[in-house]
Amino acid sequence: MQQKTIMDKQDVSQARLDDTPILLALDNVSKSYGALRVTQEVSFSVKEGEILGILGPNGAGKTTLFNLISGDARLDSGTILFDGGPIAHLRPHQRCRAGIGRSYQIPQPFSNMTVFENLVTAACFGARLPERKAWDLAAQVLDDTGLRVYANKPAGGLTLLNRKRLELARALATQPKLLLLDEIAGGLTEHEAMELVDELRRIKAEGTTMIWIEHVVHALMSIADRLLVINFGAKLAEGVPAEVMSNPEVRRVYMGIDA
Ligand SMILES: Nc1ncnc2c1ncn2[C@@H]1O[C@H](COP(=O)(O)OP(=O)(O)OP(=O)(O)O)[C@@H](O)[C@H]1O
Repeated sequence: MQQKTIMDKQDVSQARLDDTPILLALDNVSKSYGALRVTQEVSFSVKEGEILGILGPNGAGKTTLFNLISGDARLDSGTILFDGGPIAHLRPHQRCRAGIGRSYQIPQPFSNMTVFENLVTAACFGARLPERKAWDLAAQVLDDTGLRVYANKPAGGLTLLNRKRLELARALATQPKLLLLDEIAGGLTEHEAMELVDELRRIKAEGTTMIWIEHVVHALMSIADRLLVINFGAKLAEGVPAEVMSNPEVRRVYMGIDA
């Protein structure tokens, strides 16, 4: 019965997304490092306002997909369309200014700058806001992400949890249309993970599209509209969360459960 309720909610959510324009589309994207085929002919799309969750075993090629979307890595073949146009030729800062914001699995703040300065920098150079507006946005993001108390602290001195918060905050301060989140719930307590999910719900309600790579499956399941499972660089499954998580191949590969 519980299962049925989850499916019903997902059906409604799916129907709502059906007429929605596609924001990001990857078509047959491949990437190798030497002989290692890290991304193998991967195709998927994300609609405006949708949250796509990405799952897969360690080393499956999830972060590489983000690198190809954000421009941190160059694809070998295939196409990536964002907001109606090709982006593979754009450099990372150009993709950021086009509306792609991301967090990194290993936080990458400007360590010697304060938390506030990190956010102002993101707002000035990512969102291209003039200084006064950048300050206002940075102050807003500080409040939204619970970082106000650390505003004047050097980013390098933050705990891991707060550096992860700052990763999300810096991405938000670029005012992204598409937010790429790489394992931001890892290491959080249950309570903190659910607080994060609430924060992501709020961001979604403002119209931001998201792709979230996460091993904390129940957090991902509680918010994702669809899931994509990657294994050995290739797409293993894609669909509404309950369907994907009951797929025998996904259970075998990702959870080690034989169907
Ligand atoms: N720049 C690189 N040069 C060489 N190999 C790389 C490079 N980047 C990633 N790889 C390799 O590609 C594979 C996929 O890495 P990736 O970080 O995309 O996996 P992942 O699914 O995100 O893993 P995890 O869940 O552990 O973060 C790994 O074997 C990794 O060592």
